[in-house]
Amino acid sequence: MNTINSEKPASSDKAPPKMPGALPLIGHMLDFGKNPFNYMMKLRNTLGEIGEFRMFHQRMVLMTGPEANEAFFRAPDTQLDQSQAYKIMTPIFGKGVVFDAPPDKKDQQLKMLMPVLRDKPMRGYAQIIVAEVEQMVADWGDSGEIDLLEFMKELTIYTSSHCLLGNEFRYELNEEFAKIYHDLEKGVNPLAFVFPYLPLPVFRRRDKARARLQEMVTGIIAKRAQKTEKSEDAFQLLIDARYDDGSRLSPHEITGMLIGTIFAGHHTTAGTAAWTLLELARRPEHMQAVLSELDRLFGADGEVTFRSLREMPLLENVIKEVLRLHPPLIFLIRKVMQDFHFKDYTVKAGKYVCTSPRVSHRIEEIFPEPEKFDPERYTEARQEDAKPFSWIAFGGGKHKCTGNAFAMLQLKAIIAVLLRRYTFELTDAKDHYQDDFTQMVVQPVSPCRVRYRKRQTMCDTATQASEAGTAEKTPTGESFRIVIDRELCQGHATCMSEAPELFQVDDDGNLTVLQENPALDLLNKAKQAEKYCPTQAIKIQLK
Ligand code: HEM
Repeated sequence: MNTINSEKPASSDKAPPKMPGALPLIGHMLDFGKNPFNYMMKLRNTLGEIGEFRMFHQRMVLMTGPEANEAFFRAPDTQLDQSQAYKIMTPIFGKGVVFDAPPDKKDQQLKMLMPVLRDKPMRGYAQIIVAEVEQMVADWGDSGEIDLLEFMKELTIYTSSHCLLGNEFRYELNEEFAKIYHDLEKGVNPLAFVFPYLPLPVFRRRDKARARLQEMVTGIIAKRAQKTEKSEDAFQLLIDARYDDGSRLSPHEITGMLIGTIFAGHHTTAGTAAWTLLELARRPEHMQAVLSELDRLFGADGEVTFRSLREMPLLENVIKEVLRLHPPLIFLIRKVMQDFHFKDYTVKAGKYVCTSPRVSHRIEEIFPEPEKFDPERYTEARQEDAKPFSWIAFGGGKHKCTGNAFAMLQLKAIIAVLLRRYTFELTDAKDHYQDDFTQMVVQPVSPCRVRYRKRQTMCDTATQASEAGTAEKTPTGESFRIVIDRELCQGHATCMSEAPELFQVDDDGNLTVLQENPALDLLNKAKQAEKYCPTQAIKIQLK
């Protein structure tokens, strides 16, 4: 018998086991509210893969582990309804848009987002993201301190608004959009579950912002209709999209789908990007491995391109491991519309079921030593995530994150551009950097400060070497010197290297060799730099 077929009546009709310790009226609210992750972990350790708890009068059933996750994600919408969990977003996304639309319309709208967040447009997005990161760090100088989370939040709103909303919003309407977005974000308030349109200033500002955004979207649709040249952003793809009956999306729907997509991807991506740098900064050996991968790739190509972003297995595994340990969505909820069966248990209609990526990612039998940061888990040899529905940071089944490829592209581009230019160190003790479970989207606790320092370029290294006046020997015994034409050199990143690891020049100009075969490495790096230097500022002189 298939024990995880949610539609098949189970052999027994047992209710899921209940968590002890419910208080009158509020149930387990206090424990859960204190730290939802700890509470869910406790539930799994006490009751196993399925167990019930209570939030006020509402009965919730937590399901964790691959089999329970599979039953959760594979259940049809008519049985486990996702929309109820997102009701709080209706005033922002709009009535009749995505989670507020009838099931068939919702499916069609979500389907329209697929080509927007995958396939062809990704090449263009890669260029935009790289340019946005470069612009953000353009005035960073040689070293400094930043709040990493704040930086990532600002950066990812630029990248996603640029890729999804397009040039008009990014360049002409940027300031107004920032204000609108701020008012919409403030409108995401738990009160909206119960009284979404209460006449509170925060809800009034939210509704005004939504109306103004739709006005702007309508204006741009009209302007674009006059142009012969077509834009290539998500906005345009939605303008051109059609329902099955051939009708178009209305400006109200386009506005809701665009802002919904930006909301879905903003804090999730910003938090993950911040955690990726924090985890690497905590672990020099992993940082070094990622830097080597980046240097190997960009030594051959120079630019962070769509193609090079697809060739980063190590960085990709690091990000997967970050998402295993710090999934920004720690629980996903559905309302039970028809009785739902899992193994011997039946969850009655009217209850809620939820699953937890964060708890599921810490199951010892699937991910040995679950608290250990170990990107090797995902290599060919180990494939610890191979069991379906074991690694679920992006959800699973029909409602799996539509933006996962876009998110990965964005994360890799951000980390690659930053690490090619800068190294990062934590300013506080390692255990200061924790997850903040008070937020709906879990991110590192604020403030989240790091110190950055510019990485030396080949040009810097070579300048030091030539200033030190020291000639090195090639493997065949000739002396060589690297010469930089300072007028030509513009400090491009194409010749980036971890040169300080190779040799150091002290205050008196003495060169100390730090590696076993330094001349060969230096010569190879210098040759690369000579080849790829866009202004031909680097020359190797053989003597
Ligand atoms: C690290 C970044 C991200 C994570 C961890 C993440 C995670 C998730 C998860 C767990 C779900 C499933 C929710 C559920 O089952 O109730 C989801 C859905 C979704 N995500 Fe993401 N997401 C990320 C980034 C993005 C981005 C960048 C976008 C778009 C630009 C996006 C768009 C969506 C959409 C449209 C859905 C709804 C899919 C559906 O219901 O059919 N996400 N995401």
